[in-house]
Order: sequence, then structure tokens, then C-alpha cells
Amino acid sequence: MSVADIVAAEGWPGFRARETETLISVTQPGAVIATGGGIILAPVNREFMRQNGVVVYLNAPVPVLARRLEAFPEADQRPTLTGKPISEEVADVLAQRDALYRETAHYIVDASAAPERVVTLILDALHLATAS
Ligand SMILES: Nc1ncnc2c1ncn2[C@@H]1O[C@H](COP(=O)(O)OP(=O)(O)O)[C@@H](O)[C@H]1O
Ligand SMILES: O=C(O)C1=C[C@@H](OP(=O)(O)O)[C@@H](O)[C@H](O)C1
Repeated sequence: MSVADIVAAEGWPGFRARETETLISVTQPGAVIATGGGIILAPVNREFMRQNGVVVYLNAPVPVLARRLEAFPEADQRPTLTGKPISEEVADVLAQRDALYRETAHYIVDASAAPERVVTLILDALHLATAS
């Protein structure tokens, strides 16, 4: 079942409730959880992630994010949040969420780099987290 199917059947509140349940059920020591971008909207999710994990915010500028999403929209997994064109949607949504990403993250990584570089930056952050 895709995200679009869940939203069509249950609305965004239904999806968000399942998202919280899933976050809690998949969390275990050593697991890497690539959450959806909306995970930080619920205070309970933010609190849970900070308490139980090392949270990394993959930060990139709006034009970079918009270009990547336009190349592979995957509309079934990322149904529109606002009904606006992608670059406008990304700008609006990021403006609303950036402070929440920052307050939830233990580390902020520059995700505008190539994937291999982003992986190195994440590993550096995780090594820092286990060293301290
Ligand atoms: N560092 C990167 N460099 C180039 N393209 C990337 C990078 N990170 C992600 N992408 C591309 O951006 C799109 C969205 O990335 P994805 O990891 O699926 O993000 P999310 O899980 O937040 O939806 C995908 O098409 C992916 O290949
Ligand atoms: O930002 C959001 O609100 C969402 C992002 C999606 O995940 P990705 O960030 O993996 O695309 C997915 O959870 C859902 O479509 C909602």
C-alpha cells in the first residue's frame, strides 16, 4: 500500500498516526531509520527520536531538493502536501519545518553533496556520538 493509498483512505491524520506507530515499532539498537520528512511534525515523534536515537538532519537548499524531487517525483510515495508545484511546495514546507528539524537533530549534515560524501559526514557524526 502506498502513502497515497493511505492518505486517500484515512487522510493525513491516519497516515501520521501510522507513522508514529511505525517509528516506535521499528526502533531498536543499531537500526538506521530513514524517516519521512514529516516525522518531526508531531511533538511525540520529536521527543521519542531525541530520547531513543541519534538524529541527523540531512539539510539541503530548496533548489537542490526541488531538482531532486522533480527528477524522481514518486507521487505514490510522496503525494502532494499543499497542491502547489514542487519547488513552491518544498519552499513552503521547509520554511515551516526547518526550526523543527534543527531542534530535533543531534547533528546537521550538508546533504547537498554527493551521496558518498553525505555518507562520510553521517558516519563522522555517528562516531562522534559514540565517542562522547
Ligand atoms: N546526495 C544526493 N545527491 C543526489 N541526489 C540525491 C541525493 N540524496 C538524495 N537524492 C535523490 O533525491 C531524491 C529523494 O531522495 P530520498 O533519499 O528518496 O529522500 P526522502 O527519503 O527524504 O524522500 C531521490 O531521487 C534521490 O536519488
Ligand atoms: O514530508 C512529508 O510530510 C512526507 C514525506 C514522505 O517521505 P520522504 O521524506 O521519504 O519523501 C512521506 O513520509 C509522506 O509522503 C509525507
